[in-house]
Amino acid sequence: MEEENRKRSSTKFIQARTHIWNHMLRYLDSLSLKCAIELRVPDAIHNHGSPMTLSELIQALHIPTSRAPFLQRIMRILVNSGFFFSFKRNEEEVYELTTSSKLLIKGSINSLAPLVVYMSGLETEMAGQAMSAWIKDASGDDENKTPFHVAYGKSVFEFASERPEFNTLFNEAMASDSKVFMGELVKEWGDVLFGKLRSLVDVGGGTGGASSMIAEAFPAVKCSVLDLAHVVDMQPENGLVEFVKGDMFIHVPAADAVLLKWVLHDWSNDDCVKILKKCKEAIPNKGGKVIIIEAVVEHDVDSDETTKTQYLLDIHMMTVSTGKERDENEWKTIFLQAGFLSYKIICDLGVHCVIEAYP
Ligand SMILES: C[S@@+](CC[C@H](N)C(=O)[O-])C[C@H]1O[C@@H](n2cnc3c(N)ncnc32)[C@H](O)[C@@H]1O
Ligand SMILES: O=c1cc(-c2ccc(O)cc2)oc2c(O)c(O)ccc12
Repeated sequence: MEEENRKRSSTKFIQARTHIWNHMLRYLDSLSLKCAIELRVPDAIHNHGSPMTLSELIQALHIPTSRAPFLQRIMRILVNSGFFFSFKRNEEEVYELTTSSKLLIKGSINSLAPLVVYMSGLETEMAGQAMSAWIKDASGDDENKTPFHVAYGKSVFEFASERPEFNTLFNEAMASDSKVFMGELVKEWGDVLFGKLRSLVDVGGGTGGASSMIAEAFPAVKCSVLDLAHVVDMQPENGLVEFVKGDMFIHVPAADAVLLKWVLHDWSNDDCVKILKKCKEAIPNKGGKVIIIEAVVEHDVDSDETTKTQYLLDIHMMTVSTGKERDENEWKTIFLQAGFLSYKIICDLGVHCVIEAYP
């Protein structure tokens, strides 16, 4: 009996050690993925048109033959994480794309490669390294200060304005994620969300990527983008949407629907209420709606992966911005305080949901 108890506690102890090892090494999951994207492994397999052996892969990627064992080790962890399929052909490893790595082809129009390169980049990592110093910081009461400030002495946007390469990386990351997400949303939920509208204003719409996709799929909807003057000044006319300079805290142009995509997660609860009040003033009391695209943390509780990803995105937002990801109760409180009578979670597309708030 004693022997059995000893064995059981040793097993638990060893499992706990493995748990810690697994967790602390997890950053190498993202770095291995970033490495494969930078080497353009998904592009090479895609261009080959059929499963590729390791030697074909290193030839296509112009990697010296002597480095093949290193690439093989990177591929092994990525196969284990579901980014590639592999099988043996004549004793040699052969690799095939999975649905996930098809979304990581750099040259493809639907690619999340820029998002991975940004999210796993040195700058975001440095902000993450500063979290404990930031939490302990006595001047941490300054709600505009983030771990990114502790690491770099400035906000992510100030940093981006001084470093064109980082600025491009950041903008391409956001645009790539937006394009993939909006493509699916417009295809699957476009009729429900936008089908009956005559006009829509995309508040904080940035480069107008999201609203341009709506305008293309629904030409009857007159789409405009409201953003700050310095953002609007950078946007070329694209014939699909009208760019309007303004401040969402002051005035939102009238429309049947207001779109707020990845805007509210940048702001405090009080600021969200202020923004939503302005959006409410912009829409008709009958038939008008505010369409919010954000994470609703723990909404899809059955999916461990989705919930964990939302928690991680929340930590990412905490490190680089003053924002946060919210659960349904937090959203409900904000909508009611802003004077909306009801809301509905229309669809759940993995990490992000679409919520409609009604006046
Ligand atoms: C995180 S980005 C989201 C961009 C876009 N909605 C998307 O999904 O890619 C937030 C946007 O809000 C804009 N913004 C910030 N403050 C604003 C304000 N007071 N009025 C209007 N837009 C604002 C920023 O310039 C930026 O384009
Ligand atoms: O670093 C970020 C990342 C995001 C982001 C990335 C992917 C999504 O699907 C949603 C949001 O948003 C940010 C943001 O709004 C901000 O003000 C600063 C940084 C980031």
